[in-house]
Amino acid sequence: MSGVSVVALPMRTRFRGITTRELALVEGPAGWGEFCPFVEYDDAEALAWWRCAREAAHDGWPAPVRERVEVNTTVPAVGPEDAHRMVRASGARTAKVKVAEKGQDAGQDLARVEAVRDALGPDGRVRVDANGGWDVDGAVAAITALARAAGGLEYVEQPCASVDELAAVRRRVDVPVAADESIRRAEDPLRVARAGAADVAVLKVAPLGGVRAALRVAEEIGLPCVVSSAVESSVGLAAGLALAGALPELPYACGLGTADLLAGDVVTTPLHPAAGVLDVPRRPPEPDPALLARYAADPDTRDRWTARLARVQARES
Ligand SMILES: O=C(O)CCC(=O)c1ccccc1C(=O)O
Ligand SMILES: [Mg+2]
Repeated sequence: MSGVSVVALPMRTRFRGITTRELALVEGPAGWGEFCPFVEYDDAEALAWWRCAREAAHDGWPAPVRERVEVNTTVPAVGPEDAHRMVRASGARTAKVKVAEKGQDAGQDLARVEAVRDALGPDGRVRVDANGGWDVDGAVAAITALARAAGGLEYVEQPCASVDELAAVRRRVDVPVAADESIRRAEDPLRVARAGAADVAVLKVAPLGGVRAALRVAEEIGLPCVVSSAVESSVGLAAGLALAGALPELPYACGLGTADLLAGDVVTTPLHPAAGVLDVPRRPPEPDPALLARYAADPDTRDRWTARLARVQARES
């Protein structure tokens, strides 16, 4: 593995509490890989993210079964006017709306979801993601109100934190339940399926350890899958697209349109969806040296990431 480039990419709006996305890029014989565990994750949790980067850089990806993937636009916990504008600008026919954001109230969620429905029109699909922010009773009440405000919801992603709570919510609402954190942060990603806790599995390629590892989870979990990003640069998003391209079935739009959330990227042609569609790449795109220089992390950040990467790599051998 030759050089490591650490960048700090500016974001257009705050998302998951961050306005800058830090990540490391590594080059290997098969191309470039992205190592981008969230800053608060420990080394044990970061290991799968390294395996994903190493697969891209060293092994390459399995052949895809489709050439294009439909994607959703992702609406952060912004006000209704911004939400409306973002959905219109995206050209997507499916929108995922963040709800249950800390410090916000139910009225803000309802107004955001109503604005998104207005922007999409009656044929669009609206899904919401609570990131585990509700308890069971709160989820049932919120989902019922949001489904009414949205004129129907495609699914609700991770309404509560635990698998048992997801199962309880799923028994009490008509809206399908999707599991995200209960798969990508779980000791046992298959428990959601055994517990009858989800209708849909959200798969993120980096926390699951790469395209091949995520394909195995998809096969074993036996649920329809949605591939979603971790707000990677276009190098990391390409790995998610490789997974979406290789899944035997892909019945939903994928959450891989998140290059639109970045105000800067590392490649000259970032993976911005056109009319809600992205092409499946055969290999990762090449970062542009001028962009790596423009978004290079400050020395402290760079040293933190190179040390973290070295520690995580050392866990493998
Ligand atoms: O799925 C999408 O539409 C975009 C990706 C996304 O929402 C996300 C991105 C980074 C971290 C967590 C999440 C999430 O799905 O909760
Ligand atoms: Mg989610």
